[in-house]
Amino acid sequence: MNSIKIFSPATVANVSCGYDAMGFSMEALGDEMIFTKTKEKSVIISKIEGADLPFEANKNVVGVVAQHMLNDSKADFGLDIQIFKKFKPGSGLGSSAASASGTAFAINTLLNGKYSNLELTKFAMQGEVTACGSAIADNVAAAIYGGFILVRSYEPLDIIGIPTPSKLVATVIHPQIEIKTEAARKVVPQNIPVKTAISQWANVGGLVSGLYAEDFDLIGRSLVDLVAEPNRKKLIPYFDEVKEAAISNGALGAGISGSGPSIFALSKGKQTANKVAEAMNTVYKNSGIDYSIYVSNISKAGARII
Ligand SMILES: Nc1ncnc2c1ncn2[C@@H]1O[C@H](COP(=O)(O)OP(=O)(O)O)[C@@H](O)[C@H]1O
Ligand SMILES: N[C@@H](CCOP(=O)(O)O)C(=O)O
Repeated sequence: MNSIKIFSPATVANVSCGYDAMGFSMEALGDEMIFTKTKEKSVIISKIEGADLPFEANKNVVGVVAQHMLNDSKADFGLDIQIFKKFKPGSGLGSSAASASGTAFAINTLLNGKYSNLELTKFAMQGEVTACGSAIADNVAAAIYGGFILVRSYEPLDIIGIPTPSKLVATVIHPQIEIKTEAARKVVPQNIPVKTAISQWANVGGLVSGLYAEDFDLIGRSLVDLVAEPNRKKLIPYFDEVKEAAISNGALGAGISGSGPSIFALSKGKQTANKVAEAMNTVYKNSGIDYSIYVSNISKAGARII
């Protein structure tokens, strides 16, 4: 195989209680990229559509991940890469992660599946270092494994795939303002009281159990974030109003998607998810802020060939 076109999903990281430790992938939204082998052993980004991003390989997460993988595998080829961004960087929907994970997946396919998903996650995390200064795994693992994931440990890296109830549907509103993950990480406290930590890890346990048992009430009760949300929500216009509108219209729970500005809600069934989308729309429609709303199943697959 000399050329491959792939889709890599948008992802919702944290899922309220799981800061840096949980994420899920969206079915309805993601980036596309085309990777073509070249004789010259270099990485060239020849096209970027849909976002204003660097073409220099060492500044674009795609180039960074590609170079790491070509070096590590001692590949006898280089790459020409075309990037088609379908949602904006700084969205809180894992834009850099979609690029990084899609690159890891595509190159692995061109290398005939040399690497495991865990190894691909490690390569993709190098892209996250370029994007936000931290080797976070929640978005990239969700984009590679698909469905819900738990980063049980960073050192050593241990990723657990968690079953996704098929009735669970995400609604996401993306106000078109950019919040850089790197900046949003600085407002999260480095130390928290044990009392707060107890609530937070208890909710992660509740969320994981709820997903396994398809216990939608438990999922909803567990979508609580006492660590990042109270500090980050001030960066997001109408956050409290959107969350309240989502929950009062039937959502199981709602919170900040990744580092924001997107806000996600989870609902049981598409009908409720659509109602939640309408309620979110009502909050934003006269705000003067441009925004997009997505209603999406949770993708059970990660990055894939299209
Ligand atoms: N291929 C890429 N896709 C998205 N962002 C990229 C890419 N390459 C580099 N970046 C940089 O990463 C940053 C966006 O990442 P981040 O702040 O984590 O937002 P997001 O939540 O959308 O991933 C921007 O500074 C952007 O220029
Ligand atoms: N756990 C990270 C996730 C960042 O997600 P992004 O989609 O905003 O890049 C964090 O909360 O900082």
